[in-house]
Amino acid sequence: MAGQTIHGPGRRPGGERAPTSPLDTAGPAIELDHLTKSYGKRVAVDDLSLTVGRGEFFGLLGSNGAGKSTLVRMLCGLTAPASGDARVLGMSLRTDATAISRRVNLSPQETAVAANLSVAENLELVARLYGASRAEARSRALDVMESLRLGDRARDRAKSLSGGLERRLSLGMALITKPDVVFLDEPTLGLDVRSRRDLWALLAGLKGTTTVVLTTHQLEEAESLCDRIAIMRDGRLRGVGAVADHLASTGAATFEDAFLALTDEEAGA
Ligand SMILES: Nc1ncnc2c1ncn2[C@@H]1O[C@H](COP(=O)(O)OP(=O)(O)OP(=O)(O)O)[C@@H](O)[C@H]1O
Repeated sequence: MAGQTIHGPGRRPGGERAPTSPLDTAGPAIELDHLTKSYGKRVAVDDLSLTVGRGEFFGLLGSNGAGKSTLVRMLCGLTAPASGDARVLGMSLRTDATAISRRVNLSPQETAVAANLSVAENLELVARLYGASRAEARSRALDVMESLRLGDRARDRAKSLSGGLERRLSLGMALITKPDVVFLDEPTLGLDVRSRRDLWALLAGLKGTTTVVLTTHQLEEAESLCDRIAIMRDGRLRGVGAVADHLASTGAATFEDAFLALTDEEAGA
């Protein structure tokens, strides 16, 4: 998935979220309904229907070019579907894309931190862009730095951070907007084993509180974090379920074998 920038939806009074529809606090986090997107003749996302529950940690896996990035871009309201629809927090991508973009956030593969700003300034800047007052932004930054164990680096410029700490900051910049759904794109790419495990532990802490859609090529990462995993190939859904479901449906002994079976060119064609 290509790197993307965190998008700011503009100011909201007090920086607080306001329910936008009666469905807002109930029902699934995401419901795809025959969602389709093409680029010219190439169908990048092909007739996807699936549901992600509130608070679910949901994995999105697939070979290169499977359509994961395109799907995430649509669900963030960054690009419009060609046909079908999805409801995110009860709101339609077709009619409420702007409202959706205020309630979700994306932690991109290539971190979007400002190298010359400090850790605290990066966090406060994002909170302010999302409409928080100066005091609220400061308070949220303190909370995020504490939960992501960045407090002792608050005044350090982002460019002085190690890869692992920069990834944590990037995650913090997504979480500081208090999104109801957060999309994480390869959050531990390029990290050493210890930093990766460290970040996994922090990500596991989101379980049940925030709906997370994790895109990754690291099968172990999806296995260890995700409640359910969707596996895509050529824009199509090849399987969705817990790791045990994928093992059962393919008869494979390992998740890697199950993934290979489900993404095989012949399978599901
Ligand atoms: N802006 C675009 N213009 C034309 N084709 C595109 C565009 N974006 C994506 N595609 C094509 O759509 C298909 C799906 O691409 P997408 O980036 O969504 O896949 P992905 O699963 O995120 O891949 P990767 O794992 O390699 O990042 C690919 O065939 C890709 O070449």
